[in-house]
Amino acid sequence: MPTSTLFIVPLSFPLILLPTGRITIPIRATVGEVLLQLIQESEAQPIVAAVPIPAVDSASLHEWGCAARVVRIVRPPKGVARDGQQPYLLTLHGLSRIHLPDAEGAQDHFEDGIFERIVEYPQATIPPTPEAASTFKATAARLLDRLIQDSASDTKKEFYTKLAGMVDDVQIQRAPWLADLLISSLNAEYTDKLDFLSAFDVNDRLKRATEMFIKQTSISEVSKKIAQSIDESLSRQQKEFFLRQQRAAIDRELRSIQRSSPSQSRSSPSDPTSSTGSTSELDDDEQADAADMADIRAKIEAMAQDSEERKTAVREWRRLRRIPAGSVEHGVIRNYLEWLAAMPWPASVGTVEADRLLRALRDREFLLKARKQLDIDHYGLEKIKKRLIEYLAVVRLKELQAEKGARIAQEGHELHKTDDTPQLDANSGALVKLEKIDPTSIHPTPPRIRRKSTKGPILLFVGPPGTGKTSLGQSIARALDRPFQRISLGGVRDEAEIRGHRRTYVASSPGNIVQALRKAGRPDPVILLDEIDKIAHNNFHGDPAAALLEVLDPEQNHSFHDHYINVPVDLSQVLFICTSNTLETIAAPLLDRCEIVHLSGYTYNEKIHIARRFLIPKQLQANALTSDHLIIQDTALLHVATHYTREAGVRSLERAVGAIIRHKAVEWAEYCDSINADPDASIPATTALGKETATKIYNKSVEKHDLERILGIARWEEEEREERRGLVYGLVVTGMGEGDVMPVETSPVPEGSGKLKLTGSLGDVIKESADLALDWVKARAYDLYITKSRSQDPLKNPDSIDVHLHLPSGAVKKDGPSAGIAMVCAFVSLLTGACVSSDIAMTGEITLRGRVGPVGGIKEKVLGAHRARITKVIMPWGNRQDVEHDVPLEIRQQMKFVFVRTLEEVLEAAFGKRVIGQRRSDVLLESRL
Ligand SMILES: Nc1ncnc2c1ncn2[C@@H]1O[C@H](COP(=O)(O)OP(=O)(O)OP(=O)(O)O)[C@@H](O)[C@H]1O
Repeated sequence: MPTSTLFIVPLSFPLILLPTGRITIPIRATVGEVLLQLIQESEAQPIVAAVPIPAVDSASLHEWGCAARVVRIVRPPKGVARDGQQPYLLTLHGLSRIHLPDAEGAQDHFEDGIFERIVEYPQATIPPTPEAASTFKATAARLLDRLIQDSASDTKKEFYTKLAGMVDDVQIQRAPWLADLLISSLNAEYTDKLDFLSAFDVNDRLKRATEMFIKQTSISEVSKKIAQSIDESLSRQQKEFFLRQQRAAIDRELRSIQRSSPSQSRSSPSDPTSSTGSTSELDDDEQADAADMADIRAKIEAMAQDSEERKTAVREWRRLRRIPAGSVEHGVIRNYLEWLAAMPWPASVGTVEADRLLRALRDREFLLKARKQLDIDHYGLEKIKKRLIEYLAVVRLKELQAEKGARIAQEGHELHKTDDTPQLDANSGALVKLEKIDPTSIHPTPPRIRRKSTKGPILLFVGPPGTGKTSLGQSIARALDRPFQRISLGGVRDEAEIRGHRRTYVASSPGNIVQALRKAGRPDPVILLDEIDKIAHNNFHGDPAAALLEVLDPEQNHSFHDHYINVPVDLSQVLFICTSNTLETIAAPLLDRCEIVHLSGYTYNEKIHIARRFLIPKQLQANALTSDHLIIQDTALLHVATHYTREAGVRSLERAVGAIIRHKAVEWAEYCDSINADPDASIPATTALGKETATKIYNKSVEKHDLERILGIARWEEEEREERRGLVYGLVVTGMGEGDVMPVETSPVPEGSGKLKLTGSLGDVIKESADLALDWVKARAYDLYITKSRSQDPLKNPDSIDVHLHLPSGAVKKDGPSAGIAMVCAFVSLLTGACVSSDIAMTGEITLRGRVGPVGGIKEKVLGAHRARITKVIMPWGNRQDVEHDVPLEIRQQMKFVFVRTLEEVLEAAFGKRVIGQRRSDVLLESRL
């Protein structure tokens, strides 16, 4: 047997090199340097013996190894290898098997890394038999086939195909060589490979290779089977899920059939579902769940193709299917999908449905019916109703125009699908265009042409509480036959209340705009934004007012962004109506988008009518009585309006009426009990049913004198307005938008220095008005006979005093210029001693020249004065129009209005002709230039 002395390179566990194989291993620097030296010394590439160490803890080398050519040694970069720790890389190419006669004895040198040994080259004497070679080829081919089928990557597939080709072509003598090549290229167990290395006999080698191939094939078949069975079990679960759903749907159908024909179901005891007896809806968990999911799915499928909402819903639906049912994430996604599916997406409204939505508007009697509806719901408010009819007419025109536009676009789309080639008409012989629809261009669901947004004006009802702002909104919705939703914005501080929370928050939900839209169930409801003046502005919770701006802006609201829904929501078809008590706290940009409709309040007469026609019937019904049980006399109603409720609207009146009716309900019930009668019966007469057996009597008429017994002592007793020196009554509009009378009190403070003291929570403007008024009076003191010479100061002569001006209700902030003329009169009264009648009230702004300028809130102020039983109102000449247009005729007939241009005219109207002296000759004549 040939021998040779070779350097031994030990291969640490589990490395192995077979003939034909190639390996790269790290080696110590010392070993590397020895081998490099060897390369330099020898002419050809040196040969070494790569011998495996058979186990991790083995102290000896394996008996068999592989003679290998040194292909390459890589030295690490210089700086890195300074300490000699960094390994060199050695690449070897396996040539032939070698036998180590004294493998055991090598262990002394083992640690040094490299050493020389005598190795033997065993020679095979018998050539490979054809049988061994053909079995080898067959098993190799089978294994390679399997590997080609199973491998996922293309490069691997290519590699195995190449090997398979070699197996096909190999000759018998070369079969052992191919066995080496295949075993070193394929995955196999280390021990098997080690065993294979020792097989120097070629037939033995082929046999062992065959065994290894069979083993590998069965391993790969088994793993494939396992993978398949896992797949099958998964799809079985899915199958089970679908079957369960189907079963739930079938059960549901059967139950609904049974419910609709109970007699039939009772007569079929063989039916398994009927034998279950009474099923509670609480037992239906799984089925209800499946039904919900089916419902969501159907809604998603009904969404418009290519719409943003559909894409998002489909994506989330797929995510939902991947997530286990019990998980938190599952709940979150499902909740989101429920919201998404329940939203009325404008693009998803079908043509039939859209047609239904527009039915009310197409009605030729729409405006007539709308007017009727407004009259049914509200008394009076003529001007407002007229304005609303105009508004509804515009909404109708715009909607119908938008619908027509959409229809034309749809027809255009249809036409697009027709064949355009002119055809020969058989009868006339002329070229005509046949409207032939190309079947290939038909969509499964034709894209819906969206109605353009209508961008109608946004109404803003402004007025005191209880004047019917909310109920007018409801009437509009009824007239348009659309759902009505009310969103109360009072105290909304957090932007999230408008825009919703992001889905990442625990228990997040959409904002109230989206909630209202979902509740409405239609893309075009009437949404009433109540009390927009009470919404908070920029704070650390965001800016709700800014979010509202986006909602109301027709340019932006076709793609409103709600944080939760996270898909643009089209609000362009929603009719927004806002209400507010005052305009002062509404941001200018918000006001800019609205069309303001003022509701100022009702006269007593109107209130009595409203109570008779609306409030009493409503309260009677609410308290289970009828008009047979109760009559509230007009005098009593008026007394309630004047003495128990003093408000611009009718809300407190409604409450008081409710209290009266409830009181009478108790009386009626007690009476019925006492005579053993049915409380449901009506009583025929207005007088008491004074039966002898009855312990109580019942009087169905409510008179003025009954009120104290029912409602307690009146809150507003007869006004104790006084006629006093220095006291004058002005007119104001409160923060609630109500008009009222406000006393302007002045009094002299002795031992003063001619100063003005102001109290009563006054703002800057009203303080300036007071200064202006006093300065005017001081300047005119001589003309008004207050002082004896022009140079005298009325506050220092004859005595030196201060003047104190106070506006009562000190806790309420007051501001504005309209108390100017009342202050002038109060100062004149104080300094002259003349009094202004307590039946007179006044309002008007003054200038330093003594002119009287117009003021706002005339209707409210006049109504407030009327409520306070003022008989004469002094107001600026510039406000005549307002009185004529806004103040009801009955009030104009009951009160006297004096319109003034100058303060001299004010004094004459307030104190009476010539009560306040005027030194005529000295009156300043105004320039007429
Ligand atoms: N002109 C009217 N005719 C009939 N009923 C009326 C009229 N005005 C108000 N009402 C009734 O008064 C009650 C209060 O009205 P509503 O709630 O609309 O007031 P509001 O102006 O919205 O008040 P707030 O500013 O407090 O919201 C309702 O029951 C309403 O029907």
